[in-house]
Parts: sequence; C-alpha cells; structure tokens
Amino acid sequence: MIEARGLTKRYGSTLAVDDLSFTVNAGRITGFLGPNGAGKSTTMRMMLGLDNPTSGQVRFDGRYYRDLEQPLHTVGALLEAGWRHPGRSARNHLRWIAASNGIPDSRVDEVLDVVGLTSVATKRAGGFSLGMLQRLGIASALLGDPQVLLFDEPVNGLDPEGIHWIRQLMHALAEQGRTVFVSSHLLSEMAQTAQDLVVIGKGKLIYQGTTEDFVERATEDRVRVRSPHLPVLREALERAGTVFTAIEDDSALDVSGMSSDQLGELAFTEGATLHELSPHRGSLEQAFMQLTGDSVEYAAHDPGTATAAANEAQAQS
Ligand SMILES: Nc1ncnc2c1ncn2[C@@H]1O[C@H](COP(=O)(O)OP(=O)(O)OP(=O)(O)O)[C@@H](O)[C@H]1O
Repeated sequence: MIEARGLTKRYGSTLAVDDLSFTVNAGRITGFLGPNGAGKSTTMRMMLGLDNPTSGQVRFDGRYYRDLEQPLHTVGALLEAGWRHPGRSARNHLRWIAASNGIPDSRVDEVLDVVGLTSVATKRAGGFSLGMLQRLGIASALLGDPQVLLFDEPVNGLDPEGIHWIRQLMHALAEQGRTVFVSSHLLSEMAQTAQDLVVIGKGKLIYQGTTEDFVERATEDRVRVRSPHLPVLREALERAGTVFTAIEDDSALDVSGMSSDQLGELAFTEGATLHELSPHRGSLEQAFMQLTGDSVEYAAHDPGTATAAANEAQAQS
C-alpha cells in the first residue's frame, strides 16, 4: 500500500504538486492520470526520494522511503527508459544493480527470464531498441522482488505484443497481492488495465476511486439506433422529450436517457424497422476530457466539439 499525504512541490513560482493526498491499495492496478504538466512525474520522483517535497510525505506499507535500508526490496520503479551503460550487457547491468542492493546473481537470471531478455542477456544494452530497454528497466524494478511497483509510462515504445505482455505482467503482479501504480497517457490502455485511478490536474487531486465509477460519473450511456424509418423514430423521440444526436450524416441517432429495451419497444410501437440497436458505454477518454478539462495547461480548440454541438442543436430543433 502507498499512502501519500499532503505532498507539495514548489519550483520557484510554479506549484507543481499542491497538497496531494491519495492511497494506492495492494492487490490492484492503479492508474495515475493527468494532463501534461499535471505533476505526475514530480509526484513519482518525490515518492522515490529523487526529489525532496516542499512538504508532505509518502509511506510504503507504513514506512518512509528514507527509512528503507534496501529500498529495492520494498519498491521497484521504472521511471525513464533510455538509461543504460551503453557498453554493458543486460546481465551485467542488472548484476551491478543487484550487487549494490545485496541481491544474489541468480535473481538476475530470473528477472531476465520474466521480461523475455534471456536470449540477449550478454548483448550490449547500447544496441537495444526502446522496447528492449523498457523490458530491461522493468527487470531492474523486479530485481528486489518488491511488494510495491511504480511504472512511469511503461508501454512507451512497446509494440502491440509488448503492450499485451506488460498488461499481463501488471495483472500477474497485482494478483500476487502487490501494489501496482502506473502512469500512462494511453487512456484506452489504462481503461483495460487499471482497476483504480488517481487523477490529478495542475498538481491537485481530481479523483481517486475505481475506474468504473470515474467513467460512470462523467459520461452518459447512449444507445445507437440505425433505421430506414429514422424520421418516424425522431418524431417519437421528440414527442417523448428524449435527448438524441443525429450522427453519420443523419443515418443514425445516438439516444440518451433510454435503455436499448425501451428504444426497441418504441421502434416496434412506431412500426420502425431497426438495422442497429447498440448500447454504448462512456469511455475513459470521454470521462478524462470531461473531468480534467479545466486543468489542461495548453488547451487546443477541438474541431469535434463544434460539430457535436451543431448536431445536438440540429437534433433538438
Ligand atoms: N525541475 C523543474 N524545475 C521547474 N519546474 C519544473 C521542474 N520539473 C517539473 N516542473 C514543472 O512542474 C509541473 C509539473 O511537471 P511534471 O513533469 O511533474 O508533470 P507531468 O504530469 O509528469 O507531465 P507530463 O505528462 O507532460 O510528463 C510543470 O508545470 C513543469 O513545468
């Protein structure tokens, strides 16, 4: 378990992290999300004692990082891929970290196997691809067999097979009862991986809880309906005062506030043939945009917003 309490970091006039408190539970994968510049990396660096907080503290299973005699046995972290001693082999790189943490060489071969680098263990890390370097970074995080793992953007540079692999690895680590805290900008990936979320914006906590609640809170379920008798359905929905949006050049409607059962029955009553009737759940991406909208440092105009608003207005008229 990780407990952050009142974490604050000021760089001159920039308040990068602002009185941030959250708890990350063991046995779950917790996603750490926030727009660019929200303070995620700064928070992770403070968690690992790489940056001193202006105030506040973090405890790992009840202990402060500075009190850990051999931190790798408690917390493993993948902070930044790309670092390596170019002339050193993967195995020697890990042996060097292991030796300075009282970890036996036999563990090095175990973690090389876990991350799938055994066949290149004697190759110089200087020639590794970004994906291989991510795996090497994960191997060093696992060296001390820690109960807590912090991964900063772990799928960066990985191909689809690599992304699938890391997803499986994180699930396996959580199922073993470990605490897995992972930051990522890939929201569709996080939606599949993270059971819980800590979401921050401009250094402040926006949300802490399950991924499901986050999506439910910020989005509305819709039902998509496609029919050769769309005008009939439109009229019936307007009479019922139901909100809907015309999409795909008026060939379909997205209907809110009605279940697919209710919409199917309405279509039957109106004698409208249906070619599609599909419920659509809100996405993590929609929820993230909705709830972090005010915290984005550099917002660009979204061309889709204008179109959606125009459609909505047209549908309502
Ligand atoms: N060493 C530093 N000196 C001054 N300002 C900094 C420093 N490190 C970070 N900041 C500022 O602190 C804020 C938070 O930055 P941080 O890198 O932690 O955000 P982030 O959420 O990790 O962003 P990203 O998603 O872009 O990686 C930003 O405004 C950043 O410019």
